[in-house]
Amino acid sequence: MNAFKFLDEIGPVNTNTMVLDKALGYKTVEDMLTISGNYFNLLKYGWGTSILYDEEIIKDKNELYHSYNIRTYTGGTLFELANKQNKIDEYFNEIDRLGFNAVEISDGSTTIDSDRRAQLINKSKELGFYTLSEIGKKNPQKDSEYTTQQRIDLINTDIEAGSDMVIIEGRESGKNIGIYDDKGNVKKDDLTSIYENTPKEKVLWEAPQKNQQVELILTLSNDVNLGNINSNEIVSLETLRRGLRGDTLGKL
Ligand SMILES: O=C(O)[C@H](CS(=O)(=O)O)OP(=O)(O)O
Repeated sequence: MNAFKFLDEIGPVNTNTMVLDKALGYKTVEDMLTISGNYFNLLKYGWGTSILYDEEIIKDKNELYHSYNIRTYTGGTLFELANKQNKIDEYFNEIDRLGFNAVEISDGSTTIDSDRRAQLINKSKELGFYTLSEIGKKNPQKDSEYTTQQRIDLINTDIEAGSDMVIIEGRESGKNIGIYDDKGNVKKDDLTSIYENTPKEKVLWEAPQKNQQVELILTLSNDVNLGNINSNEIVSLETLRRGLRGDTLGKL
């Protein structure tokens, strides 16, 4: 039983929280899950990091994450690399063999036309993977060329194509990209336009910085889907969601 349960007025929040695994060892994951495994449900092995690990470590970590009902997938960058090299079938076989149960379809660093994107979402679904897709470009200049309306249209198109969850790119930095200005502040008008014109349960906002998590929780709600959470800050985020930290206490 949790300590101080009598003070937890809000309790567990039914939501999606995606954590970034940049290079966590098996024992670190084991330890991390003991303390925070109940507070997230999606885990991304960042960008191409998976290529640098022994496959047995990946299989073991995937099993461990799944034992806490946490879905695992590789960064969109690795998927884009496979697509660029025309090795999508090999990519799907490999992630299946290694025990990943989710996929991220993105075109943040490369170009994928809309038909191909829809086909890839379909294929991922047909193969039985929980399918996330991501909107946005990693290069801030290119990303800024999207209008808010275009982002809204892209989100809704992906959902129509079968995407289970659409991620709004925020990168690991959370600056000068998507809904964030160059200081990492939330561009509120963009945020609310996207929120009001897309299904909230299917949109996940990458929000690596605490100020962004607070702003999204206070502006949208404490069950807003959030991602690119640092593995050291999972419990901290959960306290924000439950009003157990000054930033949100009494404001939810
Ligand atoms: O993991 C990735 O491939 C990247 C990480 S970042 O944008 O370089 O921080 O994120 P993704 O959202 O999967 O494209």
